[in-house]
Amino acid sequence: MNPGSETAAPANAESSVAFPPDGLIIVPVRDTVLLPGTVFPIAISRERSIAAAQQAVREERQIGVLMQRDPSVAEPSAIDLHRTGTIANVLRYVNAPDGTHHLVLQGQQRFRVVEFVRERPFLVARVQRIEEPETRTPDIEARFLHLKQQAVEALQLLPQAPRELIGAVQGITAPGPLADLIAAYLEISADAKQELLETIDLTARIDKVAKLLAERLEVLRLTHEIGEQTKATFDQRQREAVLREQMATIQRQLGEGDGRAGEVRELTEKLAKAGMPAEVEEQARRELRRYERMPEGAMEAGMVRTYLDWLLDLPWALADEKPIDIAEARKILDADHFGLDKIKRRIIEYLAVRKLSPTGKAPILCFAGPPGVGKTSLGQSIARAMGRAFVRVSLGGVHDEAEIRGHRRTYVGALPGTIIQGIRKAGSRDCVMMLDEIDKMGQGIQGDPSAAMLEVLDPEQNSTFRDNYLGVPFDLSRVVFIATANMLDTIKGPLRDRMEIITLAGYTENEKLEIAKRYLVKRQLDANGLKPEQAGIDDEALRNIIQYYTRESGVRNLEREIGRTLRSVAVRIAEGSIDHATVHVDELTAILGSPIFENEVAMRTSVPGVATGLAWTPVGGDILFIEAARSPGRGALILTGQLGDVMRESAQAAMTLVKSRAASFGIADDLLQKSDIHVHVPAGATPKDGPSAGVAMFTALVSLLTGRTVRSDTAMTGEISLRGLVLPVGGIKEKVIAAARAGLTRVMLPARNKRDLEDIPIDVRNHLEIIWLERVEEAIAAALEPAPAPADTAS
Ligand SMILES: Nc1ncnc2c1ncn2[C@@H]1O[C@H](COP(=O)(O)OP(=O)(O)OP(=O)(O)O)[C@@H](O)[C@H]1O
Repeated sequence: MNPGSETAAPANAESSVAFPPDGLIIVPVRDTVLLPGTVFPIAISRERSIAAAQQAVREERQIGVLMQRDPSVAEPSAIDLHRTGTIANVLRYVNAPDGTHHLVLQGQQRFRVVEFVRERPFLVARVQRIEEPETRTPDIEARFLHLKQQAVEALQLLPQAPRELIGAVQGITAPGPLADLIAAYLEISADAKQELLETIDLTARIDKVAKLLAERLEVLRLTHEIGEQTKATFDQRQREAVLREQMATIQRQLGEGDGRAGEVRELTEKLAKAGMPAEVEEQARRELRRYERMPEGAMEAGMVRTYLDWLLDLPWALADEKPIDIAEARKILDADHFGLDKIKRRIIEYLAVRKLSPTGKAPILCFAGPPGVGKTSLGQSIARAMGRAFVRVSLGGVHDEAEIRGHRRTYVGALPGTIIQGIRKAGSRDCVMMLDEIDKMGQGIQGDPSAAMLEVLDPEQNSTFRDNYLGVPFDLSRVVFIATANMLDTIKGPLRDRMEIITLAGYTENEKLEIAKRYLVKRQLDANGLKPEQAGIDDEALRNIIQYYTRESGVRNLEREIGRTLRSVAVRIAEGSIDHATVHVDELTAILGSPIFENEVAMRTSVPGVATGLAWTPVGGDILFIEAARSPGRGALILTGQLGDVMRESAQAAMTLVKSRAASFGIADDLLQKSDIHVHVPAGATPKDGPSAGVAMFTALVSLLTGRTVRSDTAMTGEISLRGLVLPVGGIKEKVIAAARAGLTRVMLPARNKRDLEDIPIDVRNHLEIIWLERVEEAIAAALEPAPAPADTAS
């Protein structure tokens, strides 16, 4: 990395780290609290923090800032950190010539740690974002106005406070952000700030800040009185400005650089070449003249210069569009991706339509599916096929319109929004822009970002897209937008209507094997400096990695494990102990450790009362265990595991059904009356809902009460009715693939889902026995092992 540079992609970065969908990179800090809505520079020196910052910058992720409880701890681990912190955008990452690393952070939102998921190479936590409370009672309103008044008075008494700050404070319309902004500027201890960060309730927060501010105001008023008396000495800043101006003149006369004049000349030349529309050019010239006249060292000069840089760096001019070569595009798509035939066909159609009508209204494609199934890489291939630059803009966690559209220049630390930033990064106005995680865009108190997105995507409006920071229109009509999403139901109606959804469901074991053989192994050989003749992994070993070391719909972890395996060969070659090697299955444990997902189902279902269900999640299908246990009691039903209302009701229905059929399963009446039944669905941190676990709940209950275990090779899904019918459910394809992935060989599905059979990939169908259920009794007959003799009804 070039010292002294600002960078977006550090060269010495480590390989990617996997995150849970709500995972956040954590940077611990000492004695500092970053509050939402403020911009704050921090210096980082710890190895983990640097790795964290670099990963965040490289992947354009947000980070979570958490303060250490004790600043003297050198390598804080999870227990040394406060649990509440602030999610921040990294505005800038600077690696200074003296080797120090600095981050400029913009606090976005409070969060609470749910759990830390890893400590190395840096801390990653699953977090819960905390929304600002939105209630505005007259009581809160009154406190808010009072606080604002106090703040403006305090700022007026502070000679060094930037004028913009007063404007910023006056412009704030919500109490929470105001309290946070004031707290950030108050000289109070970090612990006091942490306390404010942890105070979510608006009234309490405003009161605390108002009290602190009142104390400060008192001191300021006194200082001001004293200051008035000694005003003569107070014009220090003016003197400095004059001296600086003189110094610049002297430097010019000594021939040591020609100060602003040279800079302005350079900017003027750049402006002439920028190819701006007339209105924009006029604005740029106006700002340039203003800049020229500003005294050296004036604070505003820096801001105007940054603005000019933005205007001049944007790709206003349009290069000639290269015609799309459809045959070549097909080749590129095939070369980059295995399978996905339907999707490739749709992309080719899309490209063909664009070729015939380059400026016509094309639909916006949205790739929806679990992580690691190739959404991003399909986007990259489309860009390659069209001969265009590719840029990713992450919309995950964006909940403020200003993040899309930029902040007005009057704000401290204002910048253009993500769209214009993306355009600058792409360096071309006819790029392919991937709008990542469009489903994770939230709505905050500061305007609705999806309304701004609608404008970006609307061909009628996007030729004059107005970013608040730029203040001039920018033509986005030539950008090819592609969106990605994990979960479709959180995308707002109008936004969803504008897009054509293309679903990627996840890969079967055989598809993964092919992808690994044809793409991932080659890519990882390259990445680790190995030649194909030096190292390889045989098919059986690859299959083993897929089955026992990863459980995912996509291939991201698979690629990482392949990388790890090949690196172990690279080490042996580098040491000189061998010159080539093919990794076999029996070496995997030595390289990757013991299998992670072996025989989980068999282990869990070895006692009566546990059934294997199938769930649909935004990251693909997954298996889930329904556990039932019995204790002496009076017939109560206890439900735990963060179940939603529908799932609770379905458990109650299952219980009623068991009671009504107790005799036919040989369950003694008094057993039910004298027992409390507890149904638990583990993985408690993930909320679960939906009716589709009905059959599994029923089966788990019957298994518990009859003492017959559930077969460990069988998974099930289906809703139940009180009359014992099995009703159809959604997500059959994903669920069945998940069952196969977990090594199960039988699945029980609602008979009324037979029409979904053709969606299930043929190689999965061939390996699974499918049992179609009309009634719940059939589930019991097919899933429970015979009763042990003599009948034992203990839980
Ligand atoms: N069908 C495929 N053929 C070849 N490689 C694939 C295929 N599907 C995925 N990959 C590879 O898997 C890796 C992960 O894919 P990618 O980053 O595109 O996933 P994604 O769906 O965009 O995930 P996320 O939602 O997490 O961003 C990439 O290296 C990609 O090239």
